[in-house]
Amino acid sequence: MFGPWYHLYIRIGNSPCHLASSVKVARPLAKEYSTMSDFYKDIVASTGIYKFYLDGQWRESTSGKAVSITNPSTRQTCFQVQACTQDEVNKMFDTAKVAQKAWAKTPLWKRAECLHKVAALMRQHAQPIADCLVKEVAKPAKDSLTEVIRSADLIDYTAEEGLRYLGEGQLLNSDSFPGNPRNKLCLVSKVPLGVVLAIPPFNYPVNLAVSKLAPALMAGNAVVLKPPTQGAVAGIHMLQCFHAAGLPAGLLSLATGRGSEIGDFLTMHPGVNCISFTGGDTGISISKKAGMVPLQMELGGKDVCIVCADADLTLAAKHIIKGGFSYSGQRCTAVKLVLVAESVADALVGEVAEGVKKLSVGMPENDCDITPVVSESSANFIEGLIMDAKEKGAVFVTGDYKREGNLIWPVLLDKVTRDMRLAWEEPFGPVLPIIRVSSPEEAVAHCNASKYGLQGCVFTKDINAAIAISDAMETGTVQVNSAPARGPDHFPFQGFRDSGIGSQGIRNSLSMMVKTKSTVINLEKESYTLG
Ligand SMILES: NC(=O)C1=CN([C@@H]2O[C@H](COP(=O)(O)OP(=O)(O)OC[C@H]3O[C@@H](n4cnc5c(N)ncnc54)[C@H](OP(=O)(O)O)[C@@H]3O)[C@@H](O)[C@H]2O)C=CC1
Ligand SMILES: O=C(O)[C@H](O)COP(=O)(O)O
Repeated sequence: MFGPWYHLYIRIGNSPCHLASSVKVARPLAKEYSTMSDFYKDIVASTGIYKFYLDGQWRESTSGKAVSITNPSTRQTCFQVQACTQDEVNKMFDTAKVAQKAWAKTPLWKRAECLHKVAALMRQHAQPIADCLVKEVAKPAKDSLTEVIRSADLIDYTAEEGLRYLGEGQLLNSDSFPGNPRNKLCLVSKVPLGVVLAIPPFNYPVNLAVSKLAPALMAGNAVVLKPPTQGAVAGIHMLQCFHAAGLPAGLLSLATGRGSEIGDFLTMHPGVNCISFTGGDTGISISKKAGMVPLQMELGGKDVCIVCADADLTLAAKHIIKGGFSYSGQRCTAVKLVLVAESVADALVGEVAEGVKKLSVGMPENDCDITPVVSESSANFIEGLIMDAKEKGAVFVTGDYKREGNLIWPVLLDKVTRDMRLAWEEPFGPVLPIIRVSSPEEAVAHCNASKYGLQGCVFTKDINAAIAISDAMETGTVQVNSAPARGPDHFPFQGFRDSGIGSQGIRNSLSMMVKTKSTVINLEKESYTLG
C-alpha cells in the first residue's frame, strides 16, 4: 500500500513534548509506532471516512455526515472526511483555551524542541502526505514531495527564529520623553494571543497550514485548523505528525467540513483570538465579519511581469514560463499578466511560445508540468476567461484552446486588450495573457489600477530603472529579474489592497501571533546609570 519506502520506517519522536514542570501533562506519552500503517491507523474510521481531531484524539463526528473529496484528475471521489458539528467546534475552542494556558507556561526551548520533533516526523512521513496531495489537488508528484519537505524546513526554521525573536524584549527609560525624570522602567514583552484559527487554501494545504501552525504554537498559542476540503486528507496526515510528537491534548484541533457550511461559525466564534487565512475573496468577507481580532490575510493576486526594452529576453522568457505555468498557474504568486515593451514584444512572445510548447500535459502521478485544475467549476471559470479573450480578438500563440475534463492545455494569449477580463481577473489556471505597452509608466499604471497588489516583477539590465519601477509599483513585493515567489519562507510576504492584511514570512508571522505587554516599574527615586 505505501510502496518501497514503507520498509525504511524508523521511529522518531517517541518521547512527548515536555511541559513546564508545574503543568500537568494532559495526554499520555506519545505512543511508539512500529510501522507506517500503525502510525496512521487512528486517523481513519472503519467506514473509510477520515476522522477529525479534538482534545488529542481522532474522532468520528456525531453529525453522521461525510464530505466527499473529488480527485481532480479522475473526477471520482478519492476520500471522505467528517462534517464536523457546531458542538464539536465549540469543544475545540473550549479545550484550546485550557491547553493554551498551560502551553504559554512552557519554556520556549521546550516548545522549539517539540516543533523540531514534528519536523522530523514530517520528513519521515513526507511520502504518504505527498501522495494525498497528488490525489486531492493534482499537484505533480515531485512538487508534492517538495511541499512537504519545505514545510518541515519551515517548522525547524520557525523554532529557531522563535527562540531568538520571542526571547527578546525591550527596556525603555522614562527620561527620553520631555518632562520625565528617569524613575520609570518599562519592560516590554511579547505574549501569546490565545487561540488562533488557521485556514489554508487548496493549493498549498500542507505548507500554508504549517506556515500558520508553527509560528502560532511557537509563540505560545493554541490552534484550531480548518483545512481546505480539497487537501483535507493531506492536512490530516500532516496533523498526525503533531499528534505523534506529543503535543498536549487540546492545543491543536482539526475541523473538517465545507467552508460554506462551517466557515462562518468558525470565523465568528467568540473563542477566536486571531484569524490567519489564505485564500481568495472569501478572506474579504471574513474580514468584514470578524470581531476585534488580529487578522493575517493572504488573498488573491494578479502578479504582473514587466519586460523592459533592454531586458535579457531569454532570462525573462524562462521565468515567465515557470512563473506562469508551474502547478498549472494555481499559485497566488503566478505570473498572471505580461506587460512587454512593444519594441521587443515579438521576440519575447516567440521565446515564451517555444517554452510553452515544451510543457508536458497530463497526470500529476507522471509529474507532468500541466495537470488538471482543482475542480470542474474552476476549469469552467478559466474557460470563460479564455473565451471572452477569444471573442474580443486575442491572438492564440500556441494553438487553439483544448480541454479534457479538468485538464486545460496551456494557453498563451498575445495582443490582449484592457477590455478583456484576462487583463484584470485572476484565472488560477494555465493561461497567460500578454499586453504590449509603449512605456514602463504605462505598465506600472496598469499594475497599480488592479484591485490586487500581491507581487510583481520587472526584467531590465538597468538597476536604476529596476529600482524606479519597483518604487512605483504598489505591490507587496517586486522581484527584479525573477518571477514572483513567496519563498524563501523567511522573506516577508504581503499583499496590498485586496491581496491581504498583515505580512507573512517566518519572523513576520511570529510577530503576528503575539501581542505587546508592558510592565512599568515605578521607582521611588530616579535611577541613572553610572556616569
Ligand atoms: N495570497 C496568497 O498567499 C494566496 C492566495 N490564494 C488565493 O486563493 C484562491 C484559491 O484558493 P481557494 O482554496 O479556492 O480559496 P477559498 O477562498 O475558496 O478557500 C480558502 C479556504 O477558506 C475556506 N472557506 C471557504 N468558505 C469559507 C467561509 N465562509 N469561512 C471560512 N472559511 C471558508 C475553504 O474551505 P473549503 O475548501 O472547505 O471551501 C479553504 O479552506 C485564489 O484566489 C488565490 O489567489 C491562494 C494561495 C495563496
Ligand atoms: O499560495 C500560494 O500560491 C503561495 O503562497 C505561493 O507560494 P510560492 O510562490 O512559493 O509558490
